[in-house]
Amino acid sequence: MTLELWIFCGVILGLILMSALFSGSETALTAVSRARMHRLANRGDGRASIVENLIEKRDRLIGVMLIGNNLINILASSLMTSMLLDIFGQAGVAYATAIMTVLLVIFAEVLPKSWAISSPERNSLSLVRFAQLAVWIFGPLSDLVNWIVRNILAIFGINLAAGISMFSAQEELRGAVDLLHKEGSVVKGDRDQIGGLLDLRELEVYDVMIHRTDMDSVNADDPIETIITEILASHHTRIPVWRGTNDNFVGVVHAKDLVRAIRDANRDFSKINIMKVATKPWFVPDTTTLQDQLNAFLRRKAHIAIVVDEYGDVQGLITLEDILEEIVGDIADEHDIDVQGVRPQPDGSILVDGSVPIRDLNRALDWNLPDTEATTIAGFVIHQTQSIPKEKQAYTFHGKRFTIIKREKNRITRLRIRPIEGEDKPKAR
Ligand SMILES: Nc1ncnc2c1ncn2[C@@H]1O[C@H](COP(=O)(O)OP(=O)(O)OP(=O)(O)O)[C@@H](O)[C@H]1O
Ligand SMILES: [Mg+2]
Repeated sequence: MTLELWIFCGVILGLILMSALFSGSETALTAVSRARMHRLANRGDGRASIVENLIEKRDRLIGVMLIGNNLINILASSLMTSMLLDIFGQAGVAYATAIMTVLLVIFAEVLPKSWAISSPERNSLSLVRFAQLAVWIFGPLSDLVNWIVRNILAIFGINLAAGISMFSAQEELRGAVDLLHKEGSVVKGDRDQIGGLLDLRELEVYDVMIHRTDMDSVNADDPIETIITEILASHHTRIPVWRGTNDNFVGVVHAKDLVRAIRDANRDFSKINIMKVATKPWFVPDTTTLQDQLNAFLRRKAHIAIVVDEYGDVQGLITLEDILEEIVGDIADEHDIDVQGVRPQPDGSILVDGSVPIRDLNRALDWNLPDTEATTIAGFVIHQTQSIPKEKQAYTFHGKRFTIIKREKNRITRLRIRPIEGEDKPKAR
């Protein structure tokens, strides 16, 4: 063999090695766990933070790896072909194709990819400098390629922007939890709790608050005996106080503070000034996320807040327990009334009060009725039918048969829901 041939072979080997680096990086970086990289980066690992940056723009990264890989593979094959053409004449094309296919598949594809996937974390950390350099060189080209592809698809009416949008980390986590549940390593209760935790960022105070019409409150200007009787009659510990109009809240009375005041008053109730017993109300916007509201409760060491809309009008109240219930499910205490309103029947159907929140129903029965358009099950039926159905009317949607049992004026107060055979399998939340 001449020196020239040796050089050719050396270059081709070098190119195959480079191609292997591209394939390996692509696999390692697409398989790596974002969460783990994030944790490492937070602990100060510089390479992990580069990995995090790279996989943030996943489309670009994959484009770069494909371009690099193809460029090198084609270059190596062309070199091999030209070398074998010199030696064997026209037959060299066939030899080159056969040899390069075998070499590339084994050494530039399967081997590096299998190696990369064996430990994506460790391998992406060791390949990250290479990947970073590749992105630096081919990044703009990859953007151009993506742009061309998107426009060609657009001509055929296919819109990539919507479909290809990457899963957010949150959806990924939710998917993982559902998957583990399916595999049996996470029980339903745990899945609900993890799902509930994730929901805290998406749900707003308005979604779980107690509506103003269901609030127990007292009028500051009523005689103190009336106030005491009302507070005793309430199942709740903290009672908002209003003055003038019943949406003008001026305080919140804690039953225990009231007991103390009664003792101090020494039987002379007229000495009690309810406004002195009450604490200042805390108003929060109805659009606060549950996550933020939970943090605010903990920071303020508060248990109850009055919910107002953007105009400052009172919408309802929310307590710490309402948020915790999103995670752990119903919390009942001694004085809570059983507001279930969901009664499974022996025939498999379920009687439901119209006021039951869709979320509670979904949680209790592991259903998956959409809760974006309406809050209560009555609201859901009205939204679906675009009318206020009469008693005995029945509808089928979302795999369930809804029969109206009772309607009072314009409200559906009770309905029967029957899962339709074959469609009532619990769905992932
Ligand atoms: N004054 C009130 N009027 C109507 N609903 C209330 C009132 N106070 C609390 N709730 C609701 O009662 C449920 C239980 O909340 P929470 O446990 O915080 O109150 P509580 O049982 O009265 O107080 P605690 O458990 O501290 O004695 C929650 O859904 C909450 O929104
Ligand atoms: Mg309670």
